[in-house]
Amino acid sequence: MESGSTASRSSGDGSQRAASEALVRVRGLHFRRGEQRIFDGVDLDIPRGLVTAIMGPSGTGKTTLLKLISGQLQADAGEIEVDGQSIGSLSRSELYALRTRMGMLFQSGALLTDLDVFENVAFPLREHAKLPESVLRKLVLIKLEAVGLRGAARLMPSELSGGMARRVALARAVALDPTMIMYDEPFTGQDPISMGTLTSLIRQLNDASGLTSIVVSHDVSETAEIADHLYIIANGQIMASGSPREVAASDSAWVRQFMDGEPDGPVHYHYPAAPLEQDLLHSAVH
Ligand SMILES: Nc1ncnc2c1ncn2[C@@H]1O[C@H](COP(=O)(O)OP(=O)(O)OP(=O)(O)O)[C@@H](O)[C@H]1O
Repeated sequence: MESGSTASRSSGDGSQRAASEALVRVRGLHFRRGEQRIFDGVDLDIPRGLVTAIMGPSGTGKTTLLKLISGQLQADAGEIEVDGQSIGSLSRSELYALRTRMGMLFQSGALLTDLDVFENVAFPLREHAKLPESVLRKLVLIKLEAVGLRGAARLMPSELSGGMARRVALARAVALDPTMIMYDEPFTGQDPISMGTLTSLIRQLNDASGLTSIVVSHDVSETAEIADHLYIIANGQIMASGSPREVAASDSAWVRQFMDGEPDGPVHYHYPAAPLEQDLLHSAVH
């Protein structure tokens, strides 16, 4: 296994900056799901103020990594630090406080269907910040303006296109002015125009608000377009890291397979299973 095939390890300032100005530091991360080893000694840094993409084939643990960083799952071994705080040693209330500084836009992060757009964005502010109604209104309208949907404030979620709904969810995710925002597959199911809008919004929000962004995706071209730094995860390890240009120039077979979208190569896409013939010859599926 080419576990040392890190594209940028010796090259340039990208990884050095990552190491010195990391908002998230992951060291020696191990995590299993039953018999399945998801992470087997992962080290990575998420640099402050930049957009970092976590990429890799389906099922390699990208969403799991976000859940570990946000403390929704506990590592089996290793350390995860967010803004100098070790996630594993935080009390429930400390973790809750830290989470309010992490915006999340997960695939499943649907809008509340019985609240209009305005109230969906106002929701985290009403939950976590006691603000006078006039201040809350201004904040919500500013967030909606940032995603180009101030005019849609009184629409219900059922009246929005898929792309608009995702932008409202984005406004909601940044309502509390988080330090960091995590996007899980933000481009899934979007047409090319919505995709372009989302890509530029992610970049703009990051740069205008001094955010740190983590984007989990397997859309290679969109993600490479906005990311300052990429990590490619496969088989429980970091297979490559560096700027999109550095990763694209990698001659590792693993990285080539992924970046070029080749169906077969060193990374196997099949979940472990008995041979197909064996399964087909048995009438019952266990
Ligand atoms: N709740 C769960 N219980 C048991 N196993 C799980 C659970 N959630 C995920 N897994 C397993 O953990 C592995 C990693 O899942 P994860 O969702 O993190 O992958 P991913 O890289 O985000 O995949 P995708 O790109 O397809 O979204 C998968 O093999 C999956 O089967």
